[in-house]
Amino acid sequence: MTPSRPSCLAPEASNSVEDTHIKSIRPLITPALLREWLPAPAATHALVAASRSALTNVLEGRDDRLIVVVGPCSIHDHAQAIEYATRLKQQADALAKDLLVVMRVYFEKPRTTVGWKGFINDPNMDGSFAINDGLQKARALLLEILALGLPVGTEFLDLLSPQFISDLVSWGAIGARTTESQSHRQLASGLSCPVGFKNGTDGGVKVAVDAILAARAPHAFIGMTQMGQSAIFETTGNQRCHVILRGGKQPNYSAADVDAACALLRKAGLREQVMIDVSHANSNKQYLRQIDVAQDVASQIAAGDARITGLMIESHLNEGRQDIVPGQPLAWGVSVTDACISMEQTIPVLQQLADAVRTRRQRSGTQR
Ligand SMILES: O=C[C@H](O)[C@H](O)COP(=O)(O)O
Ligand SMILES: C=C(OP(=O)(O)O)C(=O)O
Repeated sequence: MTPSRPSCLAPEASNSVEDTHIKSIRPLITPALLREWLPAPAATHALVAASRSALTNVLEGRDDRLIVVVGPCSIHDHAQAIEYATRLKQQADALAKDLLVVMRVYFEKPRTTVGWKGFINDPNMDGSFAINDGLQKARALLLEILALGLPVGTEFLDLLSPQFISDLVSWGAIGARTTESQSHRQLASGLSCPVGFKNGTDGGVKVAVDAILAARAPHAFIGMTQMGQSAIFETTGNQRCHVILRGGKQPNYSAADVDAACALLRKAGLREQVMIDVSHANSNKQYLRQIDVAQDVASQIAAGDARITGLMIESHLNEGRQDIVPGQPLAWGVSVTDACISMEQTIPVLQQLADAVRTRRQRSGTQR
């Protein structure tokens, strides 16, 4: 389906002052072409629409479940992602009265300095940057996960890639390194799904609150159409944005941290609610700490805190992480970016969160 990679085209400049750092320019497929190759069935779009509404109901207080965005730090293999999704779907169904489970399907990795930038940028993980293949593989995977009945969440990092896949995404994240970026806030203002903004890498929550205010407003910016033409996009603003606490210089998942974040939201005139990422700086990048952090958050929920509307977990088939070593095979189901807890370790965490939601519901005297 995907044409083999053409040889590199030369840089375009006919003068000596441009393209001085451009090695090559290669053709990119258009979003419309990819969608013609891999169209979304009506039932798939119906699932995306229904899950976005369900997420909105939680974010707006009409549904007392907990949103749980759970899955690998990054996707690097189709079959492993499908095995994970199949197993997660069983848990999502079993706990659906209490948890709204969204699979974390992250294709684009923001790096602190350099490193593998994800399945879209370099699907072969060998520096060949077969981005056309990466886009096709990403879309194909999303279609297959949705066909299992599981909604999907992803980080939007590249500003043009959403055109290729955003019809298949129920929830989006803007990462800690881009929450302060005007371009990403503008992008979020035009996205059709709810969007979570991470706090900054230094732990600053105000940038995420500012991001919500920016994304709620209308914007005009330069983008790319389905047919691959540059165009001016005017947005109406996205009212379904929220903060994600991911820690910074120190963790920020405690009840006092939730109070502090909510005070900032209140001051900004925004709904007091947070999603807590139990990984990243909240786990001090010790993947097993995620289990303890989730337990602490579950206690806050069980104690009645209705401001905690979501939780994020980095989880893969198997625990830990591995380096990408050229020429060496990778272990099955182990993260190639941040270390993850295993599916076996994830299941009790999900059950504990569901218990906490039931306790919170009993405390508030409502029934589901
Ligand atoms: O979630 C993944 C990582 O924390 C993020 O992409 C940064 O990774 P790095 O510090 O290894 O580059
Ligand atoms: C990169 C991620 O997180 P953060 O932006 O919080 O570092 C992530 O969730 O994959």
